[in-house]
Amino acid sequence: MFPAADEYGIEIEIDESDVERLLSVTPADVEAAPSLTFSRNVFLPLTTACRYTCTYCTYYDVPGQASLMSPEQVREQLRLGADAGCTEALFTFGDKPDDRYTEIHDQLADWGYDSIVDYLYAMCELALEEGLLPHSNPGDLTEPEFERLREVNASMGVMLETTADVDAHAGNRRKTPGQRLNTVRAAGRERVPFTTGILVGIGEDWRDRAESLLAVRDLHERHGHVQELIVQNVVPNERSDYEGPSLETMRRVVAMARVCLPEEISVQVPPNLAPARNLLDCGIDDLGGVSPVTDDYINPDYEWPALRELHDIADEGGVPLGERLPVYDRFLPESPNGDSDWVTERIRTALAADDDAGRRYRSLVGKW
Ligand SMILES: O=c1nc2n(C[C@H](O)[C@H](O)[C@H](O)CO)c3cc(O)ccc3cc-2c(=O)[nH]1
Ligand SMILES: C[C@H]1O[C@@H](n2cnc3c(N)ncnc32)[C@H](O)[C@@H]1O
Ligand code: MET
Ligand code: SF4
Repeated sequence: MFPAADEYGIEIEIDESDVERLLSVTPADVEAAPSLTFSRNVFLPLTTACRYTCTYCTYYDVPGQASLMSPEQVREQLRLGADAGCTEALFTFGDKPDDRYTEIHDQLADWGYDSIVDYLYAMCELALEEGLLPHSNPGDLTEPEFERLREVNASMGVMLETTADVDAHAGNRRKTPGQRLNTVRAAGRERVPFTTGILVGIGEDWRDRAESLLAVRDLHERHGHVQELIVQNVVPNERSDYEGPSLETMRRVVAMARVCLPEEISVQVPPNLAPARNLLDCGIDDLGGVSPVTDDYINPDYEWPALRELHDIADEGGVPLGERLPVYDRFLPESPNGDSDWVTERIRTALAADDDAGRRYRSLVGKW
């Protein structure tokens, strides 16, 4: 039994022999992937207010500065993205800001929204209207929240971070491994194509990394919803001086992820934070969302590489680079090996639309 999951009634069995096997993995045990993919996105940081205060994060605002992007600002950003040929509207922001900040709650109420989830829903509708497919990562969510948001999202995500109780998540309001696992399970139960990941270098040890990966595998075996696993290295910033894992550590964790997870789950590293070109032979096959128009608002000191650089990375590994949608092909009934009950009518309508956006989406289905 896995103690972090117990409090939520999640029964994750971790076999000691699986942990031992992962602990012995080296990059020599994996083969390079045959191709490398990415998604072209526009980033919409709806609010920097957050109920948590993760010590590695510079994104969250201290009380007194809490604010929200207005619907007009969201629309403006969406148009920039659509004009630049993006297909993904990435909504990532502070966790349940309205729980902690009355000013956020009041602003939302003023605009006619009950909660941040309610507002996110409306902004996803706006994205669909502007010709972009929403991928939302608003942090921890419950099953009813996923049930609602899945209607207007092509895919969603939350980083598990780690199954270990690390000091980086200390404080009385904090991320807990149990709640993160509960979020990943809730997404599966609601049949949401899902992105998760581990954050490397926040105080977890090798066993914790192996257990985190095995926990993701276990939840995926039950629900089939995980499309990709991000191996994200923590990076230093002006608020914290996390050193970040060494290249050797990243190589070993990526190889572990590749060995642990079934083939249908992509292994992603963010090319603005991680040394992607030195990780190709460890099994990565995806570079995640890359934006031609917006910063990585979570790590603004780390610029997105241009498309040219992504091609260089792929060339170096001798593999083709391909653009994909925020939702992977196997969840789309339109693709040859696709399944039908993952994406909702709203998303399927957007994919089938007889307009520029619809054509752009369809040109990326069934290729990678
Ligand atoms: O620009 C970023 N994109 C992040 N993304 C975006 C991601 O790379 C793409 O949206 C997905 O690959 C879908 O295309 C996340 C998505 C998730 O679902 C969960 C976590 C992340 C983390 C980041 C991140 O730190 N920075
Ligand atoms: C959206 C995701 O961004 C990640 N995140 C937050 N702060 C940092 C940092 N300093 N370095 C790398 N990743 C970070 C967390 O994993 C979060 O879940
Ligand atoms: C800016 S962090 C991304 C979303 C959410 N706050 C989380 O940590 O999961
Ligand atoms: S990582 Fe996400 S949950 Fe943690 S403080 Fe930053 S915004 Fe909040």
